[in-house]
Amino acid sequence: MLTATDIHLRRGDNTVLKGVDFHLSMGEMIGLIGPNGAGKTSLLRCLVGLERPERGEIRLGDKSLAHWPARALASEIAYLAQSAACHWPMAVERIVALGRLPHLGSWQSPAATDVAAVKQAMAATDVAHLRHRQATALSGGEQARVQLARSLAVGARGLFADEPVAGLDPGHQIQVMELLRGHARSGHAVVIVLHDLTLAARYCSRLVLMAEGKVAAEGSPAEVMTPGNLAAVYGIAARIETHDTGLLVVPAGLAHSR
Ligand SMILES: Nc1ncnc2c1ncn2[C@@H]1O[C@H](COP(=O)(O)OP(=O)(O)OP(=O)(O)O)[C@@H](O)[C@H]1O
Repeated sequence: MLTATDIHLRRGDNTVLKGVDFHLSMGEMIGLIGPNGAGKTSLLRCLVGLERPERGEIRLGDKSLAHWPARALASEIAYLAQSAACHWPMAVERIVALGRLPHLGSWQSPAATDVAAVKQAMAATDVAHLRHRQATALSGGEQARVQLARSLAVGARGLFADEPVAGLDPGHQIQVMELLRGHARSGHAVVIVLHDLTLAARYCSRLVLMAEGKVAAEGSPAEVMTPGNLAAVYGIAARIETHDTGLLVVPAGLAHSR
């Protein structure tokens, strides 16, 4: 679905991406992991067309990302920004309905398909009971689920979400991860930035581990989630246990070399 080759990006005085290659196929759920400042958000912003790399190319389908008209791109790719709080005092239902804007012409009223997509996204993220509440008056975790509902309501082929489970309680974290995995398995492509290594290993079909603006490792969770990789990139000593639910990553302390 999407291929990025040799991406270099400068932000301010820093070169924050230094030759990143990335590919995403339909049906995949890729977990983008790595320490603070590794370049995960910068890469995600490039992949959705919000940053223009200095060098390298990103292709969506058979066209360079730069050649996609904005409206067509907005219905192909849904983006959920990091810490996406709700800033407008609007009802939850209206915020989720903003996800349908790429499908509507100027002054066009929502069709039955738009109403159904909004309803389905609210049910999937467990915010249907909040639909008449003002979004600014919700808790942080509730707001995060409303913003996820907005990005699901787009009905895009690709969903790119920056830390969608940050601030959620364990039950809602699992619910959102299962929802996103189901979304990928139903033929969509999903990329999520995560700091919870156990959730990343359990739910993602492939992991991309970033460090200092480069890809340090990529592959299946078992290939990437090794004590050596975690020590090299995060500076932690970690135990990796295999359970019937997947890998359990237990950070046991800082690596001795720190
Ligand atoms: N607007 C900016 N101007 C200059 N440098 C920036 C800007 N935004 C981010 N950076 C730098 O780019 C690098 C990568 O940042 P990025 O937000 O992509 O990291 P990240 O891996 O998503 O981190 P985190 O896990 O903390 O969210 C960091 O060194 C950061 O300081």
